[in-house]
Formats: sequence, C-alpha cells, structure tokens
Amino acid sequence: QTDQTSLSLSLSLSLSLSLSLSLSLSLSHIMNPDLKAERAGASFDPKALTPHLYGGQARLERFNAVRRLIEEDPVFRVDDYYFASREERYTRAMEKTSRLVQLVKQHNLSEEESIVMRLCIREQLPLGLHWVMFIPAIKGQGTPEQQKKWLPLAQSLRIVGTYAQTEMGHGTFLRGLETTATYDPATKQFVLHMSDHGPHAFIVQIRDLDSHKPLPGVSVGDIGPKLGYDSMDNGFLKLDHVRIPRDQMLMKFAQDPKPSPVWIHVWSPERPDDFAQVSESGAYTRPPNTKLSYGTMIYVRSVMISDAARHLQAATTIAIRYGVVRRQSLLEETASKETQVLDYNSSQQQLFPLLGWAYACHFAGQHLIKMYQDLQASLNRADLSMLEYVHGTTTGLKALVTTIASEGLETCRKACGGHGYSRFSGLPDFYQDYVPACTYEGENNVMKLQCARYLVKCFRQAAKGRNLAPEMSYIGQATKPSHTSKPLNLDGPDAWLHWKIQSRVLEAKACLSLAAAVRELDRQLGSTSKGKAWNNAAEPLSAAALEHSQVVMLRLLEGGIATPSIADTARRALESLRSLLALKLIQAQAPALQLANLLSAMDVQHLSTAVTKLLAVVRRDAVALVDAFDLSDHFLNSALGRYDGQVYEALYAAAQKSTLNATPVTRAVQEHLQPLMKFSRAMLGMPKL
Ligand SMILES: CCCCCCCCCCCCCCCCCC(=O)SCCNC(=O)CCNC(=O)[C@H](O)C(C)(C)COP(=O)(O)OP(=O)(O)OC[C@H]1O[C@@H](n2cnc3c(N)ncnc32)[C@H](O)[C@@H]1OP(=O)(O)O
Ligand SMILES: Cc1cc2nc3c(=O)[nH]c(=O)nc-3n(C[C@H](O)[C@H](O)[C@H](O)COP(=O)(O)OP(=O)(O)OC[C@H]3O[C@@H](n4cnc5c(N)ncnc54)[C@H](O)[C@@H]3O)c2cc1C
Repeated sequence: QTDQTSLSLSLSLSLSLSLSLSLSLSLSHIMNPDLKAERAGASFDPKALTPHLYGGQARLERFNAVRRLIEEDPVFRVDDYYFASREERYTRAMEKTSRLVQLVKQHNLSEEESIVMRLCIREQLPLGLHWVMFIPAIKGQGTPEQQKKWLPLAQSLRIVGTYAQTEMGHGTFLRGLETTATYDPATKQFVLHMSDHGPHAFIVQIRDLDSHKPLPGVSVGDIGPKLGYDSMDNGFLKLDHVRIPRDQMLMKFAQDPKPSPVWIHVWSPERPDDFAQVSESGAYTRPPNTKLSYGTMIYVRSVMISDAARHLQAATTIAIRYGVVRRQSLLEETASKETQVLDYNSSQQQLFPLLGWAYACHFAGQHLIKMYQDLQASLNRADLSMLEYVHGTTTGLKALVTTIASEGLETCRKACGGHGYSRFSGLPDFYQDYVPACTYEGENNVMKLQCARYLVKCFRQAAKGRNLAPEMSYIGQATKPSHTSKPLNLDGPDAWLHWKIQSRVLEAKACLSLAAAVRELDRQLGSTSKGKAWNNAAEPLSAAALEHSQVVMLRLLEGGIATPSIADTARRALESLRSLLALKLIQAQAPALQLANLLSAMDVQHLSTAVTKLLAVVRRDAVALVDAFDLSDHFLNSALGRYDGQVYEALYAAAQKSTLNATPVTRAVQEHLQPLMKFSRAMLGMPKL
C-alpha cells in the first residue's frame, strides 16, 4: 500500500498515457530529450547499418512488411502478456500460432518469410519445436522416400510433430536411453518399448488425427509449471509396446556394402548402391558414423547462436535506452542535472561488452547457419569430413553464447535498478524464457567438454606435425614450448586497437589454456583411467573450450564488420565495439598473460588506458548501435526500452492494469487484513492519527 501511494505521488501523469493499453504504444512525437540528444550526437546513422544486419535493403523491406502483418493484427497484441495465467498464455500462444499459419497462407509467404514472422512474435510458440526440430529431423535424417511422404504432411500441418528424445532418467547420456525399438520381422513393424544399437530416430504417431486423443499404448501430457516457458506445453510421453511400420525409422545415413533385394534403399548420388540399416528380415547395419543420428541437435545448436543474438539485442536495447533516460545521483556536486546512469563507468563496463557480444552473435549466427548447410551438402555426398569440426565448433559456441546471453540478460536487468525487476521492463520474461537454453540441446558443461575433446584431438595431431583445418591451425602454437615467448612491448595504448594484436593475444591465451589442459589431462592419464582422467581435468578442459570459442566468435565478429557493404562511419563504431570486447577479454586474462611472459607490465597499463578510451568512444554511439538492431516496441514489450524513452509514463500506465488495482481495496485486504485490524482496534482502541 505504501509503495503504491509513493509511486502515484512521484509521477507527473500525462492523461493520454494513462489511457494507454500497451507498452508498445507509439509516442515518437514526444521523444525523451535525453534520447533525442543521444541520437543527434551519434557518429553514424543507424539507418545505414540496419539493412546490412538484415541482409540488404530489399530483405529489410520484406522483413518490415512481414513484421507489420504481425504488429497490426489484434491477435498478436501484447497488452495481456504480463497479466495472463499460464493456461491463458498457452491458449493465446496457440491462437497466435494458428493466426500465423493463416497469414502465411493468405499472403502466400515464403518459408523464409514465415520464419521472419515467427521471429517477430514476442512469445514462445507451442509449435516451435515442430518447425525447429521435427521438420529438420525429417529433412536431415529421412531418406528421399521418407521425406516425400512426411514433409508435405508436416509442412502443411496435416500432422504436427515434436522431438521426444530426453527421458526422465537420461538427457545428456544418449547411449543410456532406455526406450527401445524391437523389430518384429513377422509383422515388419518396430515395437517401441527395447535395441542395443544406440540412438535412432523414429516417427511415431501418438495422437488420433481427428480427435487428437492419445492412441492406445500412449500416455502423454504436460509436465507442469516451469521457471518460464509458460506458453509451452513441454510434455511427458510413455510408450507401451506401441507398434509402427518399419519404414518409420529414419534411415538416410544407413549403408550396407552387400546389398540384397530386401534392404530399404538409401539415396546418395555418388553412391547409389548404399543400403539401409534394418532389413525386412531384421538384420541391422550400422551407419558410417553412429553420430549421424545426432544431426538435428547440431542444426538446433547452430540456430541457437542467432537466438542468443536476438535476446542480447533485446536486452541491451532496453538497458542502454533506459540508461540514458534514467538520471540518478550527482557525479559532481556542482552539476546542474543528475547523472545519466549510462555515464557511470560500472554501467559501461557491464553493458558495452554485452553489446559487443550481441553483434558477435549476430554475425556468428549467420555463419553457423551457412556452416550447417555446407555440412548437410557434404553429408549428402557421403562425405563425413566436416562432421567432427562442425560438432566441435557448435558445441563450444552453444555453451559460450548461451551462458553469455543468459547471464547478460540478468546483468541488463540489474543495470536497470529497481524498475528492471518489474516485468514491464521486459527483462525478467526474456530471462526466464531464455535461460533453459543453457540446459536444452546439450547441457553447457557437457557441451564444453565435447568441444574440448575435439581441441585435444587437434592438439595431438598438431603435435605430430599434421595439418589442421585452417580455422584450427592456430592451435599449432599450443604445442610449442612457452618459455621462449617474449612480451608484446607495445609502444602505447593505441597499439591495442589493432585487430591483429587483439587476435594474436586471444589466440595465444587460448593456446596457453589448451596446453595447460592437455598437460593436466596427460598427468591424470598417467595414473588413472581415461574416463577418470577426463573427469579430473574437466576444469582446465572447459576453460580451453571457452577460450577457443571466444577466439572463434571474435573472428566472426571481425569478419562481419569487415564486409565492404557497411558504411565507413558505422564500421568505425563497430570496430571500437569489437576492440572493447576483445580488450575486456584480454584484461580478464592479464595476470595469466603476464605470468606467461606474453604481456609486460607496461602492456597491461596501456591496455587499461585503451579500455577507458574505448568506453568513451562506444558511449557516444551506444544508442545508435542498439537502434540499428531495429527491434520494435511491440517485440520488446518493455516500458524501459521504448524507442521514445517515455519510460515512467509507460510504467505507470501498465501498473494500472494490475488486477490488484481493479478495486480501490483488494479482496485480500477486505477478507483478511481488515478483520484483523478491526480486531486489534477493538482490543486496543482506535488510534488517533
Ligand atoms: C534458420 C531458422 C531460424 C529459426 C529461429 C528460431 C530460433 C530458434 C531457437 C532455438 C529454440 C530451440 C528449442 C529447443 C528445445 C530443446 C530441445 C532439446 O533439448 S532436444 C534434446 C537435446 N539433447 C541433447 O542435446 C543431448 C546432449 N547429449 C549429447 O549430445 C550426447 O549424448 C553427447 C555428445 C554428450 C555424448 O554422446 P555419446 O553418444 O555418449 O558419445 P560419446 O561421448 O561416446 O562420444 C563419441 C564420439 O562421438 C562424438 N560426437 C558426439 N556427438 C556428436 C555429433 N553430434 N556429431 C559428431 N560427433 C559427435 C564425440 O565428440 C566423440 O568423439 P571422439 O572424441 O570419440 O572422437
Ligand atoms: C525448456 C526445456 C525444453 C526441452 N525440450 C526438449 C525437447 O523438446 N526434447 C527433448 O528430447 N528434450 C528436451 N529437453 C531436455 C534437455 O535436452 C535436457 O534437459 C538436456 O539435454 C540435459 O539433460 P538432463 O536433463 O538429463 O541433465 P543431466 O545430464 O542429468 O545433467 C545434470 C548435471 O549433470 C552434469 N552432467 C551430466 N553428464 C555429464 C558428463 N558426461 N560430464 C559432466 N557433467 C555431466 C550436467 O552438467 C548437469 O550439471 C528440454 C529441456 C528444457 C529445460
């Protein structure tokens, strides 16, 4: 009660705003003066950078057209978002999904445009997994015959699918899965209930096509409330001797050197005589690599880098815009105005590297989607040579960026002070819906160790003098003795601004970590089993994986910035951001780098000066750099991150919609507090106020 009173007293309320129904109401005609000044003072025009981020002007215009379809349609309104119960959120999300599909058909949108549409909706859609995993699994794992049968059904939503791999007892350890598929040659069916040939993918019908009721032998339902993901009905599934036809085992990658007429044919243009895994008589043949059935997970890990970008872009947009609108305390007692919170060094140290990561994830996300497409193309040629590299890279990047993004969302929330804790800031919801990304699609500790396995292999190959993939060749340094290294001895802070210096030091540090991890692993291997040695060396191995992944991400950021189509002014702003991110990473490792004689004390001093200078440079363009993401108020659904900066009015207007404000005295007070107070007064007398 007290808090509500003080809130209403401290606000100067504009009447038009108090009628607002949505946090995304456009009020650009009354732009906050601080935000206006920031935009006027930037060194580049964000409108010149935005098309580059969206793949060119034409694609940006298509994106905007598709976005308008969503934002102008009442089904996608967001005014009820923060007040809905879980069931309402789920129901609304299903309504949005259905409308989305109608709009795609009505406007004859391409697959790319329908993905764009999904990205514009501020909600996790219950059919998300159908598009992100079920359809990609059929494409990636199904034979041409299977694709021909299932893809049209799935793409037209005559069937909807999920990806039910994790069990109650096993998520990480796929070889430990207990669900089994036993082939019955008499009926030519699999009985899903037992096989010891490792994980394989099957299409299993679980509900009746008309009634949507579970089929016999199937128990299925919602797992109940979670930390977030309220709009999703993540489910449990139990299969009791469920029978499916033999050709519902996805068999694209299966081969048999000795074909026989009863084997299911597997297509491959170069190797047309390759044949599949389970014959009609029940004989089993291994695929050329047992991990090929994990391909859908590689795909999702790749698109998750773009998803991290989207979340970091949203969070930094909110925190940076709010950081210039919010004024708090006096930096100097004589100042005429309170300080913008973004001028505090501690705010900049936290937020600007995250802005750098938002751009890094953006460029890396584009690269990884292309990398996955290249992998698919090579697998279709029966060429497995890319598999190990892509698995090693995606596992490391998945672990690194989902950690940065989820911790970053929380950092942005804290950077917004008390109002950041309000759900109207948008940040708590972005956080709770994003944070499971650290767990799903491979728990991050496990993913770091998978990446480390690949790095150790690369290290051992380099030590034997073998050539590595060009992207990995820098690891050769790790095998050289470190006592010969000399410090950089840079001649001033500005020398730190060169990408070549930054990448050299980041790579050197990653090599130091990898060499240390291999030393520890080898020491352990000398006295214990392989499994225990890897377990005991987990910490240095994980550190090596993260530092390698940082190198990869920074390279991809640099590659994205170096594209000729970016205007010079914007490129310079992005280069400063990249330098700041790289130097902050190096600064965090400075003691180890000095110890290894890679940096002198003077290098470290210059580094600190360079960081301070860069904070000021990035500060000038911070708003322009987030404006360039061009995230709409509708998508952000944030009182603090609005384009017009009218944050207090939006917060107040949103608070009015709280159901606790529907009556001047709440039901809880009437039913419980008032009788209690009445009783106290009856016992002790009416207070004199
Ligand atoms: C463009 C579109 C844009 C759309 C945008 C929309 C935005 C999208 C946002 C994304 C939302 C996504 C929602 C997803 C929801 C969650 C879904 C799930 O969690 S689903 C559930 C997800 N569940 C998980 O992710 C489970 C995680 N667990 C696993 O992946 C595995 O069990 C394991 C990897 C940990 C071990 O596996 P195990 O069988 O025990 O293997 P061993 O240890 O014995 O290693 C043997 C060797 O194999 C190697 N190798 C391994 N994998 C691969 C691979 N893929 N390949 C190649 N190699 C691989 C390994 O390195 C080793 O090599 P070596 O050293 O011997 O040479
Ligand atoms: C929101 C959400 C949605 C999901 N959606 C799906 C879905 O659609 N389909 C699906 O199949 N699954 C789904 N999952 C499940 C998800 O993929 C698993 O939770 C994930 O793979 C982790 O497995 P686990 O839960 O068994 O964790 P565990 O493996 O039990 O992990 C517990 C702890 O043990 C550690 N650990 C385990 N193994 C190792 C190891 N080898 N080395 C070191 N540490 C280890 C982990 O680091 C972790 O700290 C979803 C999960 C969430 C949270």
